[in-house]
Amino acid sequence: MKSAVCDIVHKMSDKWCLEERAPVVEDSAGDPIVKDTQPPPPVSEDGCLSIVVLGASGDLAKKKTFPALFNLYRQGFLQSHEVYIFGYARTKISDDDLRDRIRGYLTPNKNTAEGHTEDVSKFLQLIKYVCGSYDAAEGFQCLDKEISEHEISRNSIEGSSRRLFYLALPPSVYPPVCKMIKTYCMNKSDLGGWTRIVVEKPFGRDLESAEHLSNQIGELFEEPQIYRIDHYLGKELVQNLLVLRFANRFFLPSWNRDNISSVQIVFREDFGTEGRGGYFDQYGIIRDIIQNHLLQVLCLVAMEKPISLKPEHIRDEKVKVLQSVAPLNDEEVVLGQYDGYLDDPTVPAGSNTPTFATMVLRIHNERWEGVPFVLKAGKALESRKAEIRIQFKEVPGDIFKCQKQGRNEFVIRLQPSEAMYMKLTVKKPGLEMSTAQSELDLSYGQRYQDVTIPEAYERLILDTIRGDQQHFVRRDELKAAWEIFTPLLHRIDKSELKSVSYKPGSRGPEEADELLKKVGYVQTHGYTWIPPTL
Ligand SMILES: NC(=O)C1=CN([C@@H]2O[C@H](COP(=O)(O)OP(=O)(O)OC[C@H]3O[C@@H](n4cnc5c(N)ncnc54)[C@H](OP(=O)(O)O)[C@@H]3O)[C@@H](O)[C@H]2O)C=CC1
Ligand SMILES: O=C1O[C@H](COP(=O)(O)O)[C@@H](O)[C@H](O)[C@H]1O
Repeated sequence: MKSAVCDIVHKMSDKWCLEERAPVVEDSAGDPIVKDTQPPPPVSEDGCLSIVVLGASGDLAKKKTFPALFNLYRQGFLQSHEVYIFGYARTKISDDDLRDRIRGYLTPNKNTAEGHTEDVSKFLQLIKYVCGSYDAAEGFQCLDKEISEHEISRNSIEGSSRRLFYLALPPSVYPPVCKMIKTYCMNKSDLGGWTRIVVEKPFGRDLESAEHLSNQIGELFEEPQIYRIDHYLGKELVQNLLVLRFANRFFLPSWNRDNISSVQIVFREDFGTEGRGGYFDQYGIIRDIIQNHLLQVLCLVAMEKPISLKPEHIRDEKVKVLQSVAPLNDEEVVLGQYDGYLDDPTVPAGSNTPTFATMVLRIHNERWEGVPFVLKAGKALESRKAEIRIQFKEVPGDIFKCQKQGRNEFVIRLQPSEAMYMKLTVKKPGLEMSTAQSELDLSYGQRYQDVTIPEAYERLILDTIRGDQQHFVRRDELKAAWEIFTPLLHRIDKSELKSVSYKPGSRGPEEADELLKKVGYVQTHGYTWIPPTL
């Protein structure tokens, strides 16, 4: 065996962990011996930890960030003897006001209701609020002072502490905030501690603005310090994709253009912009959902097998897929806007911003040439769901004359009711020899009854603390993603491509279904998968 540092995946306390092993060298007989002298770890993953939520007064902070931190705390991933949480924003409120704002969002889940109220009180005591602006020294000096006091109170040696800054803020303020953090709030010296920043989407509006933002932040922080979060990468069934594809023999030979006729990645919401139309209108559904969430899922569905599970190996493969996507064809894009969207007083009159889009991405490589990847996302539709639908080609030389009933489909339901099911043809049970559509169904709610599936933000925040960037978007990935959509977005911004209207509560514009048919999708009739109930 060659001398090497091996990453292994092993099972420990029911959790799959990536573990770095000691270097392996060979003895004279060629047997491996494990060296007991290891280089010190480059960064600390334990010790005094300060988590700063910037934009603590906002929507994301109260609905997602603080609840995720609470759940990590409840599960023991954040220990009260080492962690302290700081909220930072301009709004003038007290510590208790902030605690009161978030208390109602710290809800128990089905397996951890016991002791909930007490845990909420203890958790809230770990939170302090600092008020300040995003571009002036004073607030950040004050923040640094508070963090340092916490570190001193935990007997942390200066420079050995961990500082995590979560920017739950509009991207327009990322540059000044990063500048302030860099100037006033960094971990003081290089004694194993670290400073990391988490930035939310939308990261830019197009290629140019994203690159500009990346340059601004890149001048202040190194790439390993920057965590570009896309919460879809934290969803259970998205995290399952690599295991599914590369740990199951029967998927390996069938996952390609020889067998698959189309792939759909779909996001539907059954509510509109709900008073946030003004914010949404600056972005639209492509920037809000498709360029990030759905494209990330596409990468994991389409990428080649990485050399290992190391974050850089995985992200290298994702970049290759993105760079293989051909320019979008206007003929394969349908844009929609739901009736009533323009009634929102915060939406500019006559806005062309799409609240729905279906588009076909073509991956120009050996595995996928000719297979349409249809990305579809819409607000104010008939249901809320996100799924990946892989339709297989027809069986050649069909002797059962069953093709009319529908093709094989493999569906990965990301939400709600996480599941994977395979639509297949079986003999209809009974005396007659006839065929019927049925399914092999792995519904998580039924199969894993004792497991609480963690919230995406919970996992991803834990990853940032552990320094694992696998599920975060690397700079070159982001650039490649914007390269795909920027020409289209610019044409939409100039109203060269128009949104057609659709009825709220519908499937979206009929043109989208027609496009799907045109690219070869065959709808199954007379069969619907129903999530099993317990
Ligand atoms: N909300 C959600 O569900 C999701 C949000 N995101 C992203 O997360 C980030 C935060 O989102 P969200 O919490 O909804 O945003 P908010 O609009 O609630 O803004 C968060 C905080 O930022 C401050 N702020 C708002 N507008 C400005 C401004 N123009 N200039 C300076 N500060 C401002 C406010 O704090 P104060 O005035 O007190 O300083 C506000 O409380 C955004 O990038 C968003 O795109 C991503 C996914 C989902
Ligand atoms: O990022 C966003 O995602 C939410 C949907 O997230 P989900 O986890 O509930 O699927 C969407 O409502 C919002 O517009 C968008 O910014």
